[in-house]
Amino acid sequence: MAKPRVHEVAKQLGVTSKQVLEKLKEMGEFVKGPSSSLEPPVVRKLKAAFPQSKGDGAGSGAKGAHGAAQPGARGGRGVAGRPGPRPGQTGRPGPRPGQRQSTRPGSRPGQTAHPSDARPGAPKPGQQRPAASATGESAPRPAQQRPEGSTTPRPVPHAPTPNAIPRPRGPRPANNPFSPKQHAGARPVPHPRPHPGPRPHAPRPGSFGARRGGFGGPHRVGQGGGARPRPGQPGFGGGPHRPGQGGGFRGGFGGGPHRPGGRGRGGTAGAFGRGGGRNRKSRKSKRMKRQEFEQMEAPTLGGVKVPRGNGETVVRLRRGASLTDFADKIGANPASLVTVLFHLGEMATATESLDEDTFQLLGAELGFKIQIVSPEDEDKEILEQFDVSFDVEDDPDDLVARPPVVTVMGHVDHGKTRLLDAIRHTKVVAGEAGGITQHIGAYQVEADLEGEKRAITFIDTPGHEAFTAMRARGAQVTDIAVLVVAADDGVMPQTIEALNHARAAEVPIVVAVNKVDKPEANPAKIRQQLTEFGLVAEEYGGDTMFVDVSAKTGLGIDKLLDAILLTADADLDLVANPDREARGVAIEANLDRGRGAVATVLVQNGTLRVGDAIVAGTAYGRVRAMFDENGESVEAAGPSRPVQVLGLTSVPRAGDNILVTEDDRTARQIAEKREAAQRNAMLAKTRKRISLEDFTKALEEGKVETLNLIIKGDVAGAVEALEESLLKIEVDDSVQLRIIHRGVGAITESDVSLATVDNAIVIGFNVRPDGKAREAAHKEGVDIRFYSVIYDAIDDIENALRGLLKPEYEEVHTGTAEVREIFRSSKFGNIAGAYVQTGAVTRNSKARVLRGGVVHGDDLTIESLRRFKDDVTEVKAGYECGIGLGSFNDIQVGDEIETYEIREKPRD
Ligand SMILES: Nc1nc2c(ncn2[C@@H]2O[C@H](COP(=O)(O)OP(=O)(O)OP(=O)(O)O)[C@@H](O)[C@H]2O)c(=O)[nH]1
Repeated sequence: MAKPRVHEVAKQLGVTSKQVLEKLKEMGEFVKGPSSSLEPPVVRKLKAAFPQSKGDGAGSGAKGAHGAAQPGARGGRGVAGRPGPRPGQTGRPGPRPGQRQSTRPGSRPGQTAHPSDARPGAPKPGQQRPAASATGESAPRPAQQRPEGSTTPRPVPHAPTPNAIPRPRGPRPANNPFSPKQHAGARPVPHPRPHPGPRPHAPRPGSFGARRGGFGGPHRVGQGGGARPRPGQPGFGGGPHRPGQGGGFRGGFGGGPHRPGGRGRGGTAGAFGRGGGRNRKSRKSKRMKRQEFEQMEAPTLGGVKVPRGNGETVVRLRRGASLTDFADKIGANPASLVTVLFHLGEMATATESLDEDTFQLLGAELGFKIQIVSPEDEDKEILEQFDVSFDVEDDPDDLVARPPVVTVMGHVDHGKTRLLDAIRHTKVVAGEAGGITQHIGAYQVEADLEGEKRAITFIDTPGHEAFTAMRARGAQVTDIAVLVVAADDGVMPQTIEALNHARAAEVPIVVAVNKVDKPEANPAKIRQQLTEFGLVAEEYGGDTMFVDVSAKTGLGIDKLLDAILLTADADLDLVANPDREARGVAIEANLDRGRGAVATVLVQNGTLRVGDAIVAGTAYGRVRAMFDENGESVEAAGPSRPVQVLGLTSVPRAGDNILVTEDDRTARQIAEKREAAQRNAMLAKTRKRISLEDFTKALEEGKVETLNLIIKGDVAGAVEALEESLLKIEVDDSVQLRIIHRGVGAITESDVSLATVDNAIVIGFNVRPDGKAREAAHKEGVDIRFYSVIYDAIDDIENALRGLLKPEYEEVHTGTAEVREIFRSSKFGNIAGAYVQTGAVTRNSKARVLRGGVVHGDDLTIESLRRFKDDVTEVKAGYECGIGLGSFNDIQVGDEIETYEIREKPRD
């Protein structure tokens, strides 16, 4: 349904657009003009703000439904044992608690005994809201008066019912306690009941009693209803508060008690940068009332009222969103969300970027399903705003074949670079014209296949790391992977790693058996070795093409190019439409002193032309000039063609997508929006990828179908055994287990990067991540599991697949120390003279000894810890110490002692 415009709503309400605009301004909603469209929550607020209007009918009640909590569900927590609403009671299907209808002046007289009253903070039927507005500022707040005839029992007495206190001109309870503009003394905290003494006020910024345990503390919303702060205590929803600990608050009461007749000037004004100013008192006051009234719709949570979802209501938020963004989406007051979140044990300001977990926590409490928009979707949404899309549907008639794009991968020193050079020098297009070949990140060669000249594009950055790094940015550039294996060396760990990375990307592989010129070369052995990894040569009945080459002599290069083309023809349908505006990817980019930002772009579809307005990630500009790999100027570049592009205002990142836009302005605006999105994402805390615990949930929600695993172990036998056993786990057909990579040795950054791209979980069997990998895993939120018993790993995976995994404890890494000397003592055994590198080493903490990234001794305890001659309890990073591991004496210089703690894992 289209969003209504201001003038339409005005018409509905029987008022003028100008009046609506003014009202909107009062409400702090900034709307341009009569033809601006309005979000549903705003319309709802408006309708409430014009109660006499004709549009204010049953519809508004229906719209209020989003704020209606499930009767009996949530309310049960605050009001134990109270019945839910009984619709029959009023002789008509009464609106559910939280619906505005029931609170309309005299609108539903029969509802005075509506059970919604049983809910703390639920709107009280028959409440004289208009009296509040009629009597102006000195009127009690809307929820404060109970009708004489009300037979409904009051809500549970100690439920926080901030609205129930007759507080003339009292500011709202939900004011932002963090607002710097707030007058410390002007804003009372929601307080359950009147009390004789000065009213506690919201703390000033920085006077957060919470740190001393006096500010609610982590407890669940709804339960707050039961804990009532006593008079004089800082209120705020009534978390556990110990007397004497509220000092933080008291310091904040400087403004003194709430002055009778005072206007609560801090009010909502300025709390979130909206409104404010003395001369707007009366308007503001109305607005406050309006907001209070709005909030009455919803059940109270920790002393404030916020709209509720029904558990299925989806709220989409961008990465790095703040509570204000969330509040906008659900039509709540950001300050209320601050409070609610606080009661969930998390502190955040209204404008601070929050991570997904925090939103999930808040969403779960309020009945909203939070969807954090993925970076890809976010980008799509940005592009949609400009009517641009990266993936365009082409008419099949416009499609023509395009050259394959190839990445060369393989083990160190197996000849990747030399092979790329050999191919370039023998075959580079037009290179023979005497042009000096340049490294621009990619090049194109021409091959002769069955008399037909065909081009192949090679990415000039060899290695699977670069390949996966590009994929991590969402760029899938490679069509075919050439796996280089030196015939004199054989299959090595990185050969397998490269193979797995290519497979994870579902890219076909051609094997180049290199260095066949060497006398010790044994190409047959390579074929046989790779058979074990599922790459069976065609001559052995498989479907992988193996070509013997020598990068040194140039032998077999032609055949390799043929094999690439044949594989492309057999496995892929490489087509593109050259007659459209270009789409591509930045392969490489740098800042050149003379030429400014220089980016090598691989055109994927369409044709890029000099003069085109482009946006590349967060860079934009106009193509000033283009050059090919021979340094020659190019006017146009078609699909699969790499070109160096000049004219961007800044340097894009490798993997950034490139789009041609209608004009410079669009390009600039897209770039700016992306930059803002990136900034927000950076502000958000660690992104959480899939973990073994939430796998089942993700499965149920249809987010995943496969559990991807990466297995790293100390010995090949263990890795194989683990893999075999895991693959034997029988689960129903709806779930699949896929081992996308396995290998021997420490968990590397490259493993983490693969896990990041393919949403995999890393299993470390007697191995640990190296420093960089640990950091990357933390940053990317990759779940790494460590095991030393195969059955434990199998159990965990099996349970995850069956949805039974209930971990309660987790290992928390606390410090690492490098062994630099060994002191032998007959009394204490071997003492490690160690240097603490990270964290801190603590006496009695758990420890393990790593040798070359492999677990050498586990389940140990730091039994003695000394600095010089003194026994100490802790030694921090940057200091040396003596560590005794009890009876474990098998330590060597160079070993790493890792300490950890087993902590209870908070369940999501
Ligand atoms: N005899 C012979 N030597 C080769 C051949 N290909 C590469 N080499 C040599 O092998 C060594 C490693 O080659 P590179 O091309 O640097 O290997 P790489 O795989 O790119 O190595 P990294 O960049 O370290 O990953 C160099 O000394 C090359 O000269 C070949 O076909 N025959």
